Amino acid sequence: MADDTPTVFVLFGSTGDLAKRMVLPAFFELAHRDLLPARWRLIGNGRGQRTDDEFRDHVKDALDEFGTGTDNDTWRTFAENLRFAGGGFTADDPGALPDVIDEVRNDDDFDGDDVQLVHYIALPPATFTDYTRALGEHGLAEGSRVVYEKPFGTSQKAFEQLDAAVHEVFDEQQVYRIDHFLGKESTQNLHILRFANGMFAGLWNREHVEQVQIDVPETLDIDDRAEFYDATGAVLDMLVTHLFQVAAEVAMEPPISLGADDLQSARESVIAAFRPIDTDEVVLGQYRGYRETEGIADDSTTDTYVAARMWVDTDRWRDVPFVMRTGKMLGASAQRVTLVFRRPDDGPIKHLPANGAALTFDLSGDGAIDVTLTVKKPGPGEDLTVGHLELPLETVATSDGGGLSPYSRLLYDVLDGDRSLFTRPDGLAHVWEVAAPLLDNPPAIAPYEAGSMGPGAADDLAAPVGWFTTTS
Ligand SMILES: NC(=O)C1=CN([C@@H]2O[C@H](COP(=O)(O)OP(=O)(O)OC[C@H]3O[C@@H](n4cnc5c(N)ncnc54)[C@H](OP(=O)(O)O)[C@@H]3O)[C@@H](O)[C@H]2O)C=CC1
Ligand SMILES: O=C1O[C@H](COP(=O)(O)O)[C@@H](O)[C@H](O)[C@H]1O
Repeated sequence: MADDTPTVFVLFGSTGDLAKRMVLPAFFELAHRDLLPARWRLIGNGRGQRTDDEFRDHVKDALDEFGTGTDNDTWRTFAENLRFAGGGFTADDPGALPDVIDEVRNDDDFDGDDVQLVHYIALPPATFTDYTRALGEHGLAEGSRVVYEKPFGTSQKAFEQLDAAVHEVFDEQQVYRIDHFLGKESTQNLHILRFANGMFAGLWNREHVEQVQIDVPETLDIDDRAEFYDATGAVLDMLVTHLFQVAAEVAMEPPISLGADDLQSARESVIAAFRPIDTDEVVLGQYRGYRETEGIADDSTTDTYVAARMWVDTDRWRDVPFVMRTGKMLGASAQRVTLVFRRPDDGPIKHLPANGAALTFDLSGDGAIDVTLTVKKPGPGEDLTVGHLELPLETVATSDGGGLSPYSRLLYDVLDGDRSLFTRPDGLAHVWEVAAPLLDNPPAIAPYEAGSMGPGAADDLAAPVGWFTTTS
């Protein structure tokens, strides 16, 4: 652990879905990998009352179901560091939290030393402002770090209001807005591979790249969070959040360094160059059967699919389409970012196969990088074929335990005070400007069959490349 300051981590929403699926398992993974500060406590917060032991049981169940299990020595030490502070937390009534924090500060092993407070707001978004104000009101903001779950705003206006409320209480340097796609190993390789390998850095521009694709089809349904999904839809859930941030990772100009501020600044500032979306270049869809899902209105017009073509108005990317697609209940799952390279204009080979040169980042799981190349077909003659060089990132030698899941990586960075993989308000302000034409005036929703790859109209957006796969 780079920063070993004793740390008190307050998990608001500790009884909720995200906490059990992601945050608690991620925290445990850091403990298991010995990546937490030597002295730490995690205080779960909630509106109800639980004893510390009841909370420990809750965490144990979460780790057994969604983490790596608790049948190990890590769990025994981990459990001792868990506390619960119930009774909610509002500006008027802070419940038990301040007292529990004081008790922890005075524990023998903290011994009154300064502690780093980290607040993780894993609560429904409508509560973000109230909890922020309550942190200020009860003197828990000063010197602390605060992590906000997504979405950080759902429209330009909602974003501006939340941003103002947050900055009334916190300095920007204290704020960590999560977008877990930025914590994926392969997403980080978008800048590492590019800037560490001159051969790729030289290709990263309009002269060599014909099209950029960010393609995240999902076979997943929305049954277990119908209410959330119906109020959100694919544009807000995925496009203007994860896919835009990944697009910014591709599009960014070289930062001055890979230091936290420089990297964050390069990624977030290029969003200002994204051209506001033209709704003629967007296809929205909804799978047949969506409205029959329990909790979804019979006449719901929520988008479960979006494909969009976007443009980045910088000298590097002018006229290169950035094509994005994501949706639920599709025929395949993938998380691919592909730079499809132009064919050589002149040269001795006149008949090159389509899409014969590309660089693909597979963001799913442990991640992988795939280089598509046109090569000679083995055998007589000089026929050409397309082959792939694949580098699964799990096979890259490590001496310290390998990749971290995105939430673990981002939590580690919060504990380490590194904001490079978190979003910034200037970037988010531009996100809402770019998205405004689509949010204000969405095109009609096209139905699609579950198990298909979405509305056929979206294929035109990706022409002439088509939706790229590394198996074609
Ligand atoms: N779930 C997921 O897969 C993902 C969630 N997120 C984001 O994470 C955050 C949390 O999501 P999730 O865990 O699903 O949410 P939940 O609906 O499970 O809520 C989390 C906890 O917040 C408390 N809570 C609920 N409503 C209120 C309220 N009105 N006022 C105060 N506290 C309340 C409850 O705890 P108690 O009753 O103990 O007070 C609840 O257990 C959201 O911002 C969501 O957008 C992001 C990505 C994925
Ligand atoms: O934030 C979200 O991301 C998931 C996809 O993320 P991953 O963990 O599978 O990489 C998406 O399914 C979900 O709708 C969205 O809310």
